[in-house]
Amino acid sequence: MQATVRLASGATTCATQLGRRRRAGRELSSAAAASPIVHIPKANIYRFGDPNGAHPVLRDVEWTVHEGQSWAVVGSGAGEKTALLETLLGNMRLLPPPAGGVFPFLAETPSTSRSQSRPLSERVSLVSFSHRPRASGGSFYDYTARYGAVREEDRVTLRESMFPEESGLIRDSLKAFFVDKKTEMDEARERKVREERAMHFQDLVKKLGLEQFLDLPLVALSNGQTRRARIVKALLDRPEVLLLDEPLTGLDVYTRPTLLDLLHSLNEAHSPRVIMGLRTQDPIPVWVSHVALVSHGRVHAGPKDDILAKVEHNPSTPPAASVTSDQSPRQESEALVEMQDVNVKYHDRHVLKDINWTLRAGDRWHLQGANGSGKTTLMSILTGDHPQSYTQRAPSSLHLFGKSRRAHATASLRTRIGVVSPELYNAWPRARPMSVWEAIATGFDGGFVPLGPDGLGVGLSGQLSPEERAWRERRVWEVLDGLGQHRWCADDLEREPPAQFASRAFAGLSAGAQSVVLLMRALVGRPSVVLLDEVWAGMDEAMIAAARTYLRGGGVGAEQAVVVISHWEEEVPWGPADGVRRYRLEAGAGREV
Ligand SMILES: Nc1ncnc2c1ncn2[C@@H]1O[C@H](COP(=O)(O)OP(=O)(O)OP(=O)(O)O)[C@@H](O)[C@H]1O
Repeated sequence: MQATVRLASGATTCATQLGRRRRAGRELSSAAAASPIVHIPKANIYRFGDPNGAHPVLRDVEWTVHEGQSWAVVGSGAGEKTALLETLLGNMRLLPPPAGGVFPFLAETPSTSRSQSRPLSERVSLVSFSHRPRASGGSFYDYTARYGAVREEDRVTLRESMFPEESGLIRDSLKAFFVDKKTEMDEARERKVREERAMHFQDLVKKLGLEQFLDLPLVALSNGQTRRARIVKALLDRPEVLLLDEPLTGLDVYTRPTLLDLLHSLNEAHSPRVIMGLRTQDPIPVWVSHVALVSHGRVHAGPKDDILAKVEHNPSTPPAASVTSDQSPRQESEALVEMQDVNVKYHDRHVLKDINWTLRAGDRWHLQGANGSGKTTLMSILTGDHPQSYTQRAPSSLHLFGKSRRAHATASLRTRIGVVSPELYNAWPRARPMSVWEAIATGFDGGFVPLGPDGLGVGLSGQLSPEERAWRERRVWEVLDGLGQHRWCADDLEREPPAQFASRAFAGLSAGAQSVVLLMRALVGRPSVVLLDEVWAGMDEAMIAAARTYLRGGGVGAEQAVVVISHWEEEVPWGPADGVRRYRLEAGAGREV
């Protein structure tokens, strides 16, 4: 069985621990002869640009990674875990700086002739799957573009993006691999390298099940497909150390073992060495021998069983919001969404096939399905963002809130459907100064920029009545009270009252806090339908605990329908006893299971 940090103390027998410890000891003594890969003897870790006297992000860090070990960095706070991984990229400041460098082995004894010519920064790669704003300069971009006709600038296919030399886009790109020899490289050698790289590419693409998507435009790939593609792209650059932050996030249950097996074999071959960042709730693969557990500003590093046995993982969670409501779904309550034989096709790709699904007030659904099975597409039909939501003709039909989808303006649907999704998170306009209050309040009208006095929006008519304004203001305070920073910040000194948190700059918050604020935005208008797609991504454990308590305790009411999209059953805030139903998509076809 795979371990998780939470299960650790009770789940391991003494006999197993002894065996593992001996094994770890043996590994260490043989590995100790060589220089370590990573070596941080004892240092505080700061962000670059922090003023003198600032608190370190991590203190007294002692961490050494030897050849032959398999490490996972496990963190309860997304920020801290990522900070440790970023340190390995040279993006954080170590005080005192380690004498031999953080990567003594890579720095001192390059393992191949090619690596001698490569800067250290190219020999270590980080692929992060915890939320990250896209490289759009922080401006909003239209993430719904993927659902329609693909624009010319978005036409680059997966193959062209990952392997331009094969697709003929960039004939010379290989030369980048031989910076110092580019003019001397003879044709035969170039051909051989090209062939090797092509084989490596084909092998990786096959192992990660991406063959059939190679000629699709990048924007058309599902989240899980994109994540797998990013791993292939990183591996093609042949780093010597590959850091993968939350590689399991967003991956379906079928793909997880395949990816973990691949990472295991790569790490065994040291090509590259793989260090994974995992959330505390993620299972730790059996082949991981060592863990660096990052918690409350400290790093506990060592053999996996020792760390899991030693560390009582018990984040102090502040008191939960005392909201109550009737959660029991009503029988045959109002139908909010009715889909009959709904179809979505792109040329010959039939992505959704004859979907029949009704959402009623009070329903709690878990929408399931493998990567690429059509979950996001189904949600975009439901929100009206998908152009094919308009074009369902008899016998197909799509009714929202009692009327045909064509009878609704998309703007009015946005006020009735609250959404949290990775696409929305990534597209959020962070370049624009926006306070937490303003970000939350955009949820009333479903827009992305603050409108109207106090950012409370302008409603569909363009002006709010005094009653509507007062209700909106009250609702912002309610969600701030239920989900504000004081609900999940464990540090007494840093905890802020709702008013102070409300005035913070949204873009300056940690990734997890931004996710919580976007959840508040989805809930603030009490929309009839709430769609929670990968809602916990980026949040730390205390945030997740606070949000679950809030959602279960009345954050959504009996008159609202909720759809949770997740590959993990345990991520759904409601269980079978609460009447949760499951709708599963398999290759585009759907059924209740
Ligand atoms: N514009 C398009 N053209 C062709 N195929 C597309 C287009 N948009 C999406 N697809 C395909 O539709 C399928 C469903 O994608 P969707 O994003 O809905 O999957 P998903 O179930 O949400 O996956 P994940 O769990 O990975 O997020 C995928 O195979 C995707 O490649």
